[in-house]
Amino acid sequence: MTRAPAPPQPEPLAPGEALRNALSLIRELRATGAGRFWIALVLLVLGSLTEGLSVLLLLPVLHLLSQSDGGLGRIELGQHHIGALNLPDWSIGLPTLLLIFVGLAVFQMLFNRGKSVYLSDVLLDFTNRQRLSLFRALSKARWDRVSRMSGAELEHALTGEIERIYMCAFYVLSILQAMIGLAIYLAVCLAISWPMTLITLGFGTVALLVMRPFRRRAARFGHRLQSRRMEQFRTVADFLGGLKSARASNREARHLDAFAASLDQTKHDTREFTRSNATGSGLFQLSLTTGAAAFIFLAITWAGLDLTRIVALLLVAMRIAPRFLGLQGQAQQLLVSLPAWRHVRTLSRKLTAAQDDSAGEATHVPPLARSIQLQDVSYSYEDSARAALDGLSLTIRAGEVTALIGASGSGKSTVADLLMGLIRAQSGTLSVDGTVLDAKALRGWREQTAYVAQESFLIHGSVRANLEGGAHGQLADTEIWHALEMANADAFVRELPEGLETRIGDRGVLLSGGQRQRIALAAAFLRKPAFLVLDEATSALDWQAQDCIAHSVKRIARSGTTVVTIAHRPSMVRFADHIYALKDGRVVEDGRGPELMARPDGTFRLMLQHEGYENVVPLKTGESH
Ligand SMILES: Nc1ncnc2c1ncn2[C@@H]1O[C@H](COP(=O)(O)OP(=O)(O)OP(=O)(O)O)[C@@H](O)[C@H]1O
Repeated sequence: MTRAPAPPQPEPLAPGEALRNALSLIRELRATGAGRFWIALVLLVLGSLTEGLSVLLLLPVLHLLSQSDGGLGRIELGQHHIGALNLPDWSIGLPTLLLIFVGLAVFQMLFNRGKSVYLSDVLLDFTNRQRLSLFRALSKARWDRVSRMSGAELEHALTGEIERIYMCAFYVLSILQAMIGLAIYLAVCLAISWPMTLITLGFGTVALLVMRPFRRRAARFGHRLQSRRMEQFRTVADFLGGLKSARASNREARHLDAFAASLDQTKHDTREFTRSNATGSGLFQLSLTTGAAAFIFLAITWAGLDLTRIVALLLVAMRIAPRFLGLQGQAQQLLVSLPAWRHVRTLSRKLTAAQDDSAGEATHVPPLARSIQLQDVSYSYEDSARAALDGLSLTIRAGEVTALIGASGSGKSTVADLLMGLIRAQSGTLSVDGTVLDAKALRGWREQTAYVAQESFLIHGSVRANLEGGAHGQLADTEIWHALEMANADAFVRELPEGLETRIGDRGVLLSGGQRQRIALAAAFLRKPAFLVLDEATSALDWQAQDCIAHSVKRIARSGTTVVTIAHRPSMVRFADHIYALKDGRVVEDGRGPELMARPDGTFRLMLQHEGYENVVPLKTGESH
């Protein structure tokens, strides 16, 4: 079982980097929509400020009860001054007060419900935006880069990590809300007594500074958690990808052990973090309680405040302390999930930087009429010392079947990728009907191409859904059956329990390899492309089925589809109109079948001889084996 190289792991987030990442997240949140970030923030702040409002209203009620002789008297507040704050002179009856109390609770409930829904909408839109932008970047990135990336890493980024980004955004908003709330309460505190405000601020700041080691620990834990999750994703992907061969040689236990070990490590790390988190919160709470005690002591002995002010200050302090506590807790939680944001952002940037220059607006390419030409092309894969193609030229004539043959690694698939415009040669040109295709035209060109590979991709759906997936518009049953017949698939589809409506399992797992290939071929035929590439597309079929498909391919070519077939078996090559033999990225032989058969040591002749076709001349149109 092969394992894609693990992407290099970044370092845990340093404080400066964490701040930069949090700021970039805020920028992205703001970009979610006109003012929605600010509305969400205002709602959060209002929600937190009105949290205790109805409870606070109980104070005058209690005051009223203590003043009255048990009847429904009026509460007389009179004119009060708390520092620079002037409370209005008003009186209110108990029933009104209780009604206001209930009314406030109802308002609060409705407000909180609306706030939660709005916040969830903003966060979901933000996460979906990130998901779509990553998806878009992935679909527009150069094929040679994407094909080298680890599928598990991409899957992890698009699913698991995006969920954690939701939490990142939530914690960032919570921190901002706590900071704004804190500023408002400090302003109130300031109106009552500025020395006590400074003391409160000092206590809180010192407590936050003292807690720095706990935040660093959270950052380290977040980093470890990120690596472990990635590891688990890869283990599961490897296990599922190679399930059959693993089970065939009793190697599933190894995957299980690796998975269990990773889960154990995650559990161990999480327990450590929870312990550290709880210790941190406990210490923080303790320091705030000590601070409150010192606060009262100083307020009475040093600042000499009267009781009304002390009570007012304490009420405000009771709202300030949880905010400091919340800031610490939210910062820790943010640091745990922030590596997911960093990873998705880095990945998105990497993919955007590797954007295919044909990814923009497409230029229309007129339907293929005469030929596709590669002229003197050279191509080297990234980090590869050897050129995959080296000054190669060839011409694919429209309406013909052209075969590419050659030893493994000679460059056949690379030629196919160039012909389809999936990759661009470092030098040389690709032209269609004499026009050299630039980046924009390459995209337009791909409107006319279709590709069937050895490992065909089928969706988890019915045969019909798989066939209709690649076609333009609705298909009539007669058309579908005709394509199935051409792909030599009609007989087995008829025998399926529900015919066309039979579900074929995840990636067509309920079909045999050869049946999967034939469904993929039928789907390609239905698409009616101008240019069709078959890259070992019938490798899982027996020779009779291959011969049958060879004739269909020939018919398709005659009806206007230009076909390139790549195969190691003669049955999918010998019917071709023109054959190119490749070696080390160059064309070493080309011509019509009979011409090549006449060359005693030619690649084509050797290929046919090796497979027992020694005395068989290449097929002419309409011939069968
Ligand atoms: N994604 C890649 N990254 C690096 N090198 C690659 C990549 N794909 C192919 N190569 C190299 O390029 C050369 C040509 O490969 P290519 O797949 O075109 O050969 P091929 O003739 O189609 O082989 P096969 O018959 O085995 O499919 C080989 O040396 C191969 O190792």
